[in-house]
Amino acid sequence: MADSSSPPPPLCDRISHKSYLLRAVDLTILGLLFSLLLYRILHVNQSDTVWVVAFLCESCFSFVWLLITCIKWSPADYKTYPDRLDERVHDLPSVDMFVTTADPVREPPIIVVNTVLSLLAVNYPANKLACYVSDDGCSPLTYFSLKEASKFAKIWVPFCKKYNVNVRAPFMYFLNPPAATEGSEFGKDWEMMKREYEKLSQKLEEATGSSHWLDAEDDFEEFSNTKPNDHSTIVKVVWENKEGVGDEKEVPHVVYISREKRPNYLHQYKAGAMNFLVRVSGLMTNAPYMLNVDCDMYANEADVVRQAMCIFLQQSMNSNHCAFVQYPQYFYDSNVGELTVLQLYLGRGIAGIQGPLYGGSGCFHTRRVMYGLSLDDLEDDGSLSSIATRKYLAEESLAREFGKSKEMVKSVVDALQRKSYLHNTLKDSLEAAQEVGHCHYEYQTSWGNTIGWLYDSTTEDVNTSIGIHSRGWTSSYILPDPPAFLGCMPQGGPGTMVQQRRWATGLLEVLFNKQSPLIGMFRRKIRFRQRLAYLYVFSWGLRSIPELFYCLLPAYCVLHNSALFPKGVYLGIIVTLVGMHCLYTLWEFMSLGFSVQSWYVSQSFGRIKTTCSWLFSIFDIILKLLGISKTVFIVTKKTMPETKSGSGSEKSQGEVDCPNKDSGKFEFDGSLYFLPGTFIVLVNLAALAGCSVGLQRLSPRHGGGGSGLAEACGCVLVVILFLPFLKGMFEKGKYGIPLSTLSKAAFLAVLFVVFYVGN
Ligand SMILES: O=c1ccn([C@@H]2O[C@H](COP(=O)(O)OP(=O)(O)O[C@H]3O[C@H](CO)[C@@H](O)[C@H](O)[C@H]3O)[C@@H](O)[C@H]2O)c(=O)[nH]1
Ligand SMILES: [Mn+2]
Repeated sequence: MADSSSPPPPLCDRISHKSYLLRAVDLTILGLLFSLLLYRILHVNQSDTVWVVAFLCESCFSFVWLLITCIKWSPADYKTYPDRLDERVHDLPSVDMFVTTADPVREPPIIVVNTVLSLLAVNYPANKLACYVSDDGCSPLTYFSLKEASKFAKIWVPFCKKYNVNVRAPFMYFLNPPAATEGSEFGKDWEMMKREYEKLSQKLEEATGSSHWLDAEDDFEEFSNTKPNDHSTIVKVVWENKEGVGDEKEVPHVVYISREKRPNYLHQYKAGAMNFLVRVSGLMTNAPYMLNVDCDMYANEADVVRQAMCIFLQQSMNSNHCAFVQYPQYFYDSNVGELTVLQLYLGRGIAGIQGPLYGGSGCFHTRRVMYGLSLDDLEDDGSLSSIATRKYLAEESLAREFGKSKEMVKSVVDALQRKSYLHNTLKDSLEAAQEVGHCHYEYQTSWGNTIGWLYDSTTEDVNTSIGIHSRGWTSSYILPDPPAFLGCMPQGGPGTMVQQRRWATGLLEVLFNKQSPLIGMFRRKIRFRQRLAYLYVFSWGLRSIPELFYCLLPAYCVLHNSALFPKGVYLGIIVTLVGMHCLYTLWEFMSLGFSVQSWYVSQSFGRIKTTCSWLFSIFDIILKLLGISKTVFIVTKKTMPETKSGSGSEKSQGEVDCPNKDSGKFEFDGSLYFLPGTFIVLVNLAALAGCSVGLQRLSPRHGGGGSGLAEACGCVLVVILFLPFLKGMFEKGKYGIPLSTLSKAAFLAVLFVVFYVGN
């Protein structure tokens, strides 16, 4: 029995997932890699450049594995107890929720609206929440949709809370009819809600086609004569929860904002939008915590905010200060086993060091930390130290760093001192909000440099993340089941290639900017292994070069009749390495319930994205470093969840379906992305063909022996990994490789065989 003096039960527990067996496996693989390198060094005299190239590639792979081993050493995450929150905390803190959208065509408003509705309906007092939607597309349609959605929210939110609905994004909720409810009160309400939701989507669909509603209302006046890249700031209070007391029928504030845009002016993509969101919300509600989601990432769990608060409020009771709480990103539209495995095994590993990296969506931030505070600036009780007070709260430095708006400066002071906001109505701040949305507002301030979301990378998320960890803060990872947020991944090959290239380029941008984990070794307060974790992520793009070479080496050796792999018993090193790595990764997949097929798809896609998409990030970064071109953020296309045929009504709410019917098929287009892959397949096929008809060079050039079965097996393995390309050569339409790509690749393959191998 608990006696009265014992401390209350915690709001969260840190769970360690340390495993000696997995450490042993990681180390064994590392040991095998090092013995391979050693073998190459000892036998280097007998061979030619192939040996050296293979050695260099394998050194890169070993280094990457060393990083992985360090990262995975002590995995951990948090388990939260939201049920204990109410008895422990009487006045929950406010949370400002940010949704970003940029293009009403690639990001259909119905998707944005579903995300917004899921946030408005979370289990949290409505008077403590505000939802801000930033629209970089300056689309009246998005604004119109939000207006309609906030009307619908007035019945949707009470319905969700009354029946404790799990999934509060209507498009997902209504996919599966509830089991046997006919005639009951719930059944009737359910039918009514479904009808109302259908009306809403119908309305939005009709509005997409025509724009008669635009002229009908004065409310849309600000959108007339605007272009997405040329317009003034628009700030509109869509719905204000006046005098809210936090009861179940209330709907939180909804605010639409679109910052000023002018052609030829650098708008910093999503990071710029986020900073405007921080400023406007600072002026209007100034909540101490901020949730940030992409427009497609709806809340799939009603307790998301409460779970995050368990971490923040528990931690504020001890000295371990957490700057942000990150949920992993899962997807409703495709079976992306790879990302799930990566986020679980690697993500939890990083979470066990200094905390997870901020991933751009599904993350709760602390406003004060976003305003540039370091861990050292706080006293034990969380208040500003006297040095920090002098440093941050001097009037003139505040205006210099945060911009000239007096209201903004005041709100920053309040936030830094943890004072609650005092505004009467949201509309009072409209004028100030306009001011902080000007293109020039950030000019010569610290926004994007040390304050807010940081610029200078298209992956503003990890760029901002390393900035926070470098100031000594920790972060926390929660992986609830069912997943907290669900979004969508680009469908098909070309969209994925563009996204992967943007990521790889953005990561390289951080590797070479002032935040790089390679610099400031003693100056910054980031932990050593955390640095290694960032290094691992930032160097994704660089891995394309050794991987590309390694995919060509077996073919080269077969045609050239030279040895790539060790001979005799030493071949065992390679065989064990490949075998162990396959079993290990397969186990990772199967332990999370994925199939062998999805493991294969991920291994195959892993090679394809590295050699075909990440490769281009190298060109991007070179052009950027030379000052020739700037990197761009191309928004991915979002798609609605599909209605299942013959939906199994036994499916529990919140269980997610993966309706990616063509998951085995890869899509192609005429872009250059698919050239390297096609080239790799052709060269390896040529080698296998040459080998089977005895075309290769007859005597090995050096004493080390010619190619053999191992090299031929290498070619077969490469072809298996690039199987989607082989299939694509015989397919038509979007599943086929265009003739232009095929002929270019064939030309290059012939050059490779004739010149490289012939000499
Ligand atoms: O100029 C822009 C460009 C994008 N976005 C928004 O940024 C979000 C992410 O864009 P998306 O096309 O979905 O990119 P993803 O690659 O899926 O996003 C991941 O990677 C990005 C960094 O590359 C992060 O910003 C995201 O949060 C993270 O989910 C979306 O809500 C967009 O509306 C803007 O607000 N303004
Ligand atoms: Mn996205």
